[in-house]
Amino acid sequence: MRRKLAAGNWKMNGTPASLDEVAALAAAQPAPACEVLICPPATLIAAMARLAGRGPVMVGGQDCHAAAQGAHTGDIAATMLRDAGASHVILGHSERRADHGEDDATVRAKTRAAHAAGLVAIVCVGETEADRDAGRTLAVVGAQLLGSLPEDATAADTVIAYEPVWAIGAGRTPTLAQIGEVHDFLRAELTARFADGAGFRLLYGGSVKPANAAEIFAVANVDGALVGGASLKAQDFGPIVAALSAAPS
Ligand SMILES: O=C[C@H](O)COP(=O)(O)O
Repeated sequence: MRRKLAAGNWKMNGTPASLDEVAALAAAQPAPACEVLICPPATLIAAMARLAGRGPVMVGGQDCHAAAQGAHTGDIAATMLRDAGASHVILGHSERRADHGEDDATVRAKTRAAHAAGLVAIVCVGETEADRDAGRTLAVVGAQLLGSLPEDATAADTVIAYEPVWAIGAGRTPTLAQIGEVHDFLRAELTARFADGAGFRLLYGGSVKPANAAEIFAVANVDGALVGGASLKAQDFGPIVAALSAAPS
């Protein structure tokens, strides 16, 4: 039985006033039947973790360095995220891969660091539109999965997010059949490689909104979502959490 996860990625958005959205979300969804996570900018993690307290909302980071400490100006260590109150960290998001040149080996090293710090790593994979048009989707996400996960990853410390790059912030999503095809493929790859591969949570990400959440969550092997824009406001993220709570298990 995989526990469903609604994860919000605020990306480079949010001010201290945005913490009101976490309070509003917790008030609207005080006892969701799924895990709820928000990954704000690093500047807000500690305050959000204090605010979230023992409520239903967990807090995560959006990236960490592969090293435990040292001369890495502007970076943040996994242990620093944990010390600030984070329980999870997003790694290998396509915006990190594109903006910062992160490759699979880098993501794998960061995933190891996250695990060493006791964080759950949410490892992102996803094809570009050119990949999909060329029929390379499964080859691309399969290679990313293989290269980004350490051999000792487990279902307890690692979550996979499938995010087609062309659907992120675009207002368009793959068809349900396309989502299902990739998630089934990822499940098969995980099951072939890891003893507990059937237990890894698989999130879909890319233009998840209140209007399309329920139909996406009904797709087999979709165990939740990694939500960008629609996670910023409780009035949008709340209904997504509710849809996931009500989704078939
Ligand atoms: O990490 C989240 C994804 O990039 C999805 O973003 P989006 O929901 O704004 O399309």
